[in-house]
Amino acid sequence: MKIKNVAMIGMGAIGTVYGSFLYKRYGSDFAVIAGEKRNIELKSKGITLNNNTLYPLVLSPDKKDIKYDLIIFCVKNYQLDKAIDDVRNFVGENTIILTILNGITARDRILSAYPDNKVLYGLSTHMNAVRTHKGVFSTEYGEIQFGNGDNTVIAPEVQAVQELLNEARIKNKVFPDMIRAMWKKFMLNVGVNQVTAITKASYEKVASVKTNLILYKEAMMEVLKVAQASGVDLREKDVEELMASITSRLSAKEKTSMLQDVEAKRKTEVDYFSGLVVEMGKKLSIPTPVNHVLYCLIKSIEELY
Ligand SMILES: NC(=O)C1=CN([C@@H]2O[C@H](COP(=O)(O)OP(=O)(O)OC[C@H]3O[C@@H](n4cnc5c(N)ncnc54)[C@H](OP(=O)(O)O)[C@@H]3O)[C@@H](O)[C@H]2O)C=CC1
Ligand SMILES: CC(C)(CO)C(=O)C(=O)O
Repeated sequence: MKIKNVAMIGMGAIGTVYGSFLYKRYGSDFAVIAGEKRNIELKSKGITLNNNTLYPLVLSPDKKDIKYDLIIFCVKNYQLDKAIDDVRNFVGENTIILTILNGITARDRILSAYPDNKVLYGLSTHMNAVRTHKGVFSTEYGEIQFGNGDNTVIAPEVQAVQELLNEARIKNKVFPDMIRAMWKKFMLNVGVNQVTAITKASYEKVASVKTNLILYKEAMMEVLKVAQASGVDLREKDVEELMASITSRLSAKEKTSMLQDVEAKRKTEVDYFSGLVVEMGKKLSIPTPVNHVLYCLIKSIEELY
């Protein structure tokens, strides 16, 4: 199985980074799917990474004569339903779909819309993309971790995506247990993204303010309990590892995507972080007071924009 063409939806921070790599390798076999205003803007302004502007092919969702071997989702969680509809004309029977959204629900939401396709789990880690009105700036392009839930035997679709990412020079990794990898990243985001969205702390501040660290750990411990009660292989030592690595993950001055959203007065993904933890906690009878407070605070911040 060889992927010959690839499309992407969502040319924001991470979409611009990975889209630039894919365009440089695949040229006109790489397309961006975007409708209406976004389509016009992308055609006229292109995508800009670190002051370098590229003009990939931009296709409107109503175009009907081309199918893609791989479609990658890079929108925010609250934009996913519309994006799922917008790619419909480009999905053929052999199309592989990859999501690199944060959170743990995007892959299953896509799969329920495209039940006959291979829909892979995925995430992007160690990425420090910042979206500004002059384009996206990034010094660390991170790594895409992806695959089926169980990759102890690598499936042909996973191998094909890995070959494509390698050819485009996008760092990537396939974990044997992708569900564990997704939840581990989710646990990190529930801790650090939410706490920084409220305290406005850059990475150096998260690590140096003791009370930040307390909240960060307590929010993650609630994820751990919910995960374990759901049969997911997360461990207390994962919490310890994430706590220890927070200072070394990204450079000191950088900010989480949720803090960037709050600073730009954009809607956040809180419903898919603490919102989901609280909802799952209720179903499993696991108390999640820290996430409840984080949820209410972030919702309040959004309402007060
Ligand atoms: N930023 C980061 O460093 C990281 C982000 N992530 C995760 O990756 C995902 C994407 O984040 P990020 O790149 O920061 O988000 P952004 O908000 O920067 O980008 C999302 C992009 O998708 C576009 N979009 C939304 N809906 C559609 C649609 N229907 N058709 C075409 N384009 C659409 C948006 O356009 P518009 O602006 O017009 O709405 C925007 O350009 C999130 O789940 C995030 O949590 C993961 C790791 C790191
Ligand atoms: C891991 C981290 C914090 C940076 O890649 C992230 O996922 C985000 O900012 O959303």
